[in-house]
Order: sequence, then C-alpha cells, then structure tokens
Amino acid sequence: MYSPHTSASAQKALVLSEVVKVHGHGDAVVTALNRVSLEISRATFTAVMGPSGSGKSTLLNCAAGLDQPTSGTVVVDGHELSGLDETALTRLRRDRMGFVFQSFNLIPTLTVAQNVTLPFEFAGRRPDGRAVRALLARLGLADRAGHRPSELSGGQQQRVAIARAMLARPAVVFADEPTGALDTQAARDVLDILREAVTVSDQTVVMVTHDPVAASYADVVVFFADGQIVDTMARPTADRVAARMTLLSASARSTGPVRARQDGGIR
Ligand SMILES: Nc1ncnc2c1ncn2[C@@H]1O[C@H](COP(=O)(O)OP(=O)(O)OP(=O)(O)O)[C@@H](O)[C@H]1O
Repeated sequence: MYSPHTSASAQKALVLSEVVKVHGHGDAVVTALNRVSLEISRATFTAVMGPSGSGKSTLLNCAAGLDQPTSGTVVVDGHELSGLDETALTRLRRDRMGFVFQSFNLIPTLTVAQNVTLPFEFAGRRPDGRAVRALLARLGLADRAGHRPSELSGGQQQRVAIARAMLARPAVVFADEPTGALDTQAARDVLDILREAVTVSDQTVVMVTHDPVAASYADVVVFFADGQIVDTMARPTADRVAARMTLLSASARSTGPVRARQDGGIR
C-alpha cells in the first residue's frame, strides 16, 4: 500500500526534484529532461509548452509514473513514486491520478458508460451508477451513455475520456494535448471542463499543449526548451504565450535537442 509523504512536498500536488531522463542507448542517447525541478500547488491548472522534442511528454510520463526518471525524485499527491512497488504505483495511478490523451483511447466495442467505468471494472470495484450518470450529465453526455465511440463526435469522445479520467475523483489530472484533435468549439468545451475541475472540484490539472489559446485557460504556463524549464508565466493570455513560443521555437531550431555523452555529461 502507498502511504503519504510527510515532508512539505505533501502539501503540493506534484513535486519534481532534479529529474533527469535519458532515452536510448549508445550513440542514440538523448537527455529529454535535464535536471528539472518543479512544484505544482493543489487546485491549480498548469500548462506545459515548448518546441517539439523539448521534453514535454517525457515530463508528463515521468510525473505520472508511466515512465521512470533516470535520476531525481517525483512526488505526486504526497507520494514519492520511486519508493513504490509496481502494485502500489498502479493503485496510486488508479485512485489519485487521471489521464487524458490526444487520441481518446476509448474501447470501440464498449458503450460510453462501459468505457467510463472500465477502470473500476479492472480494479474489481463497483462504480456508483448515480455518480456515473451525474458525471455524464455534467459533461453533456447524458443521452449518449449507451452509444459506442464511433457514434460520437471527436469532442464527445474526448469528453467520454475525461469522464473516465474523472470518475475516481483523482487529485491530479494529466492531459497530453487533450484538444489536439478537436475543432475550436469542442476544444473550448474540453478546456472549460478541465478549468471547472480545478475551480469547482479543487483538482489539479497538468496539461501539455501546443496551443496558446489552450494554455491561456491555465493559471501558470511552464515553458520548456532542450529538456529544461526556461520560463514560467502566470495569468497567461493567448497573445503573450504565442509571443513567448515564437521566441523559443526560433532558438530551439538553432540549437536542437540536448545529447548526453556516454559518461553521463551533457553537451
Ligand atoms: N522512447 C524514446 N527513445 C528515445 N528517444 C526518445 C524517446 N522518447 C522521447 N525521446 C526523445 O526525447 C526528446 C523529448 O521527447 P518528448 O516526446 O518528451 O518531447 P515533446 O516536447 O513532448 O515533443 P512533441 O511536442 O513533438 O510531442 C526528443 O528528442 C525525443 O526524440
């Protein structure tokens, strides 16, 4: 069983300390995260932005325990991930974390309601039918519970994925490009739902995005370049985020990703 961390980091939703992640072997090694430290308070919405290949998805995967850092520590909802065995990590992910991806990852043969309750079925738990109906209604899916994913629009499918992520009332929701495959209105609906999870339900959202408008829904934007945090922006607007990204992308094109040497150094 996982047990809570007692230090100050227990007060935070997510704490990364000096996290390094090296991908690959031999000549192909890439340092995707280069000593990243980050603290995210509870009930906040953080957007993670940066040029392609800057390490955003690697950050999300390490933060959510889907991938293991090469070194450094990750504490989620007061639990240090490296101290957990596989069973405890699975339980922590299931009970305290939610995941939303660009590709909705729904099971095509299951109905909306079955997709939403699938994590509960896997865990051998009985979902509360009333809670499922209330959640579907809140996400505008009340009349879609018996439909299959192929009978829904992209925006509706993503809302089903969000319902699946939210049913267990996770402390932290990790979203990787959740609006990447959606049109403008569907994207806004999804962002409103994520915003509401923070404002109304005190959940914490960490979202990777390429879209300055999506980032403007966040409380704070964390900018990545070459596997490092290079800037943060509080109370972002789409215009300010876009301007910052233009500068970052120009400098990323001139430097490229960080490559680790065989001896572990950085060049
Ligand atoms: N499994 C892997 N094996 C080897 N290299 C990897 C692996 N995953 C990621 N990388 C490399 O690590 C770096 C960071 O990748 P990551 O996917 O985290 O970037 P990103 O900022 O999310 O990019 P994008 O915006 O294009 O999705 C890139 O140089 C990428 O090629």
